[in-house]
Amino acid sequence: MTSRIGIIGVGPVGAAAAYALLLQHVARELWLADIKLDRRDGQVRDLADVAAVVADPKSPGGGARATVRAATHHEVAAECDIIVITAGSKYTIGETSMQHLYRKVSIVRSIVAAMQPIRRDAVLLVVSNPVDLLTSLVKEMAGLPAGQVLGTGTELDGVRLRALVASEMGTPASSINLNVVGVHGPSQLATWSTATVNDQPLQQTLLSTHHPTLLADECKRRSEAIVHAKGSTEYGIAAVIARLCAAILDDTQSVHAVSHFQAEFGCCFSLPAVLGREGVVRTVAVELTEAERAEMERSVRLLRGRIGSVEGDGAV
Ligand SMILES: NC(=O)c1ccc[n+]([C@@H]2O[C@H](COP(=O)([O-])OP(=O)(O)OC[C@H]3O[C@@H](n4cnc5c(N)ncnc54)[C@H](O)[C@@H]3O)[C@@H](O)[C@H]2O)c1
Repeated sequence: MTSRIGIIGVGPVGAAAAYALLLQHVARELWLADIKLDRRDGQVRDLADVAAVVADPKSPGGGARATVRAATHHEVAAECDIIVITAGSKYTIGETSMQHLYRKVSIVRSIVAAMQPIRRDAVLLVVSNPVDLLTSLVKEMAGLPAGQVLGTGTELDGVRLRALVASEMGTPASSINLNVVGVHGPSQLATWSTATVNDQPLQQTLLSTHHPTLLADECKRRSEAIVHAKGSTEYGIAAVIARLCAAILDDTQSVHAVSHFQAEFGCCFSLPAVLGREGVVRTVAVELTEAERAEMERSVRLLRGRIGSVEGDGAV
């Protein structure tokens, strides 16, 4: 089986994703691209050492072989099974949030343009933020079937929230059925109304003793707190990238909360989806109360408005 993963943008997130993919033996080949060629080549050399250690028979896993090489955007697009987009830019002094958004949009648009033509069966995984807006734009530009373009969305938020609830309740996270859906960020929605622990409604247990809003807020604020403390947040999202890539390459048909195209809304946001070799196989219906649905739809309308404004302003 081929397993060639390309990563476009090897800053902290792209490099940590490569590291996780190597340690978990997800890909046999990693192709790295970045607009900064020195950084790309430095990351290739550093990660080639990781591949060498992993390939050593004394390492856990018994010496799985993988290679790491530098590539152009075009080579990644033409040859890789999965293309992970982690390119981004930090705020510069004096830049408004709108200017910064336009810069991020321009970066992603230039990447998709530089990649053409993209291998017809490639799956594109967008990580760069704002992930739903950028996944929507990539989906429009890539010229691939909608299911082959997805974003990391709220997968990490769901894992994080289940871990927080599990720790409050002193129960394993695996016993908790609770999703985070919608637009990744401040308006993402935790599906409290249908959440269960050990198949019992969570409402009757956790909710009587702990306020769910506090846990959901803690979940939303966690990334900001990590960035505040150390400047970037790469390990959690890297672990998520590795598991989504494994689900796709191994055709696991497992369910993940990824950002993907919703025809009814004309954009991408997170709902649970079955993942397989062709990307998103299908969306899994999620039960929401009327109030939850209204809240999610409100944030999706805002997302649509933002997509319309970056398209309309010629910023991209
Ligand atoms: N979705 C999530 O949950 C999540 C979590 C963490 C980070 N992120 C996002 O991941 C992205 C990357 O984070 P980071 O900390 O590594 O960012 P960073 O800005 O430190 O690094 C980005 C890298 O992209 C490269 N780049 C810029 N323009 C490029 C282009 N046109 N082609 C190729 N490479 C290009 C830069 O040279 C740099 O190496 C950000 O958008 C961040 O917000 C998302």
